[in-house]
Amino acid sequence: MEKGPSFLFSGITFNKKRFASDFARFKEKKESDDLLNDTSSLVESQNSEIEERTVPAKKRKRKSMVSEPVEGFNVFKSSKSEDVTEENVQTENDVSQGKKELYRQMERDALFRKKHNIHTSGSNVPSPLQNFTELKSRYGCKQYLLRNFAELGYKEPTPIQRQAIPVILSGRECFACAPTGSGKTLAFVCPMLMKLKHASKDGVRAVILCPTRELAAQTARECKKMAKGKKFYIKLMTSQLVRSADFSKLHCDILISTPLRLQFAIRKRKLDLSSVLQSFDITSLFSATLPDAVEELARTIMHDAVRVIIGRKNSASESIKQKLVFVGSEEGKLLALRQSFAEQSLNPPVLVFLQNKERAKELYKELAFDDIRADVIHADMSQMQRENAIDNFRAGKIWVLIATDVIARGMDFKGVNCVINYDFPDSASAYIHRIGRSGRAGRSGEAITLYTEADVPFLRNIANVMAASGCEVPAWIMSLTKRKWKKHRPQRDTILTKPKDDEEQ
Ligand SMILES: Nc1ncnc2c1ncn2[C@@H]1O[C@H](COP(=O)(O)OP(=O)(O)OP(=O)(O)O)[C@@H](O)[C@H]1O
Repeated sequence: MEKGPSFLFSGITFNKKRFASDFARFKEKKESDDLLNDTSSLVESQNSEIEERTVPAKKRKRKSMVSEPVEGFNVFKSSKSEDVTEENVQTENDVSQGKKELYRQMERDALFRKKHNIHTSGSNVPSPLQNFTELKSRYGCKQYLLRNFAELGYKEPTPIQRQAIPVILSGRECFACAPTGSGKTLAFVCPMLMKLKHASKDGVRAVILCPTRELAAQTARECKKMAKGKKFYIKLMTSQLVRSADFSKLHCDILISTPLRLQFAIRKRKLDLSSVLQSFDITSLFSATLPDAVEELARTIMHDAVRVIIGRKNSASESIKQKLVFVGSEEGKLLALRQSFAEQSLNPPVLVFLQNKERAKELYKELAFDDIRADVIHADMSQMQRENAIDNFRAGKIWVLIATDVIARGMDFKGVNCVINYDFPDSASAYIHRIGRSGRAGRSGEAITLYTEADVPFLRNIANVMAASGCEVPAWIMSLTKRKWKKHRPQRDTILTKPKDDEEQ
């Protein structure tokens, strides 16, 4: 669908305070239309927009010519009294009928959005989806896609899918923030597949950028599952592809990459993305966190975007039970962890996050001889080793996966029962992404954050996230002052149970 003319109106609001007297005069001249009055708060700022959507341009022009004079002034000088013909009356009736129906639809949409905690901003936002079948009735979605959703067990769209899919399908840029594990991948892959329609050999047609290689690989897999039955060329930008592909001959409907690999391919291997703009001229941005700086940056490239926020912006998933545990010192962390495993109070699969790869290796070394099926994943491992660790964790062969932030974003491990922040996260966003590896797709989960004296100055920032998602936080933590948070990665003692002297002997 083409972009509507709505961008002309975006950002325009009527300053009621400044023009109070004019506004009052309009108020006095109350319209008789009851429906309009009932929904005034909802529609006040959208009158011109509604008219655009309901009234054809020609009729709109004619209607303006017969508009009522305002307080003795005739707004259109040329609009002398027009003949009231039968055709005009009929047009008026059609218009007001169309307008009423649109008001009703907008009311229904507003109630539906409220029910699903969907918040939107931007002009002319399309109605959210009631169900997946509406993809067919409203947008002509092909049966294969609906069949694949059913096979994957997706019965109802999630809130982000309900709103973001119609936004992208109506040709609008989408700027979306929805909790971890709430189905954002489908929300951008589904409209992409629908817009591409079928496979083509016209170069690269659509690009998905993911922050890590693991997430790119996962997204490619999800795309293929959704596209099953259609021969789309879906390609993951692997190191091998970057090195060896002849990009001038690359057939690729959807290319999935990390930003660095894509940049390398464009600069050094002459990958040409001009065909993306021809076939898929829509930019979307999806994340569980949207820091203000990112939003500002996005505004420089997105000009008529619809902003879709599910729940509260930058908040953790409400299905995760979050706890803060004071462990005194670094040594206390290891003791607390071992004790929890011994008491079986931790229910695998468990993900344990540390602040860097050195510490991840240290913890793995410590736990390797305990009777816990543990493995580690960090950036020093080969791609193959990293993939094996993830596959083994997914398959249940590994119960405890020790990790750095390399897998904190977007990775979808089904059924992770608990996330342990062994090292305090270095930002509120990192916290939200890390703990979001559990409590996904409606399941419940648990997150335990260990902290020492060194972390206390940043406790309040995490506590705010916890409180916002309905978790209990001790009053003394809430009374701490909130710190401006630069990356918090303090120098920590080595992870070691044996006294240092023993090691040196
Ligand atoms: N409509 C649906 N019904 C049921 N499950 C769904 C639906 N859509 C997606 N899922 C499942 O929900 C899980 C989470 O989806 P996804 O990984 O897209 O979440 P996300 O919002 O991108 O999370 P993150 O912010 O962590 O990246 C996946 O296992 C996916 O299969």
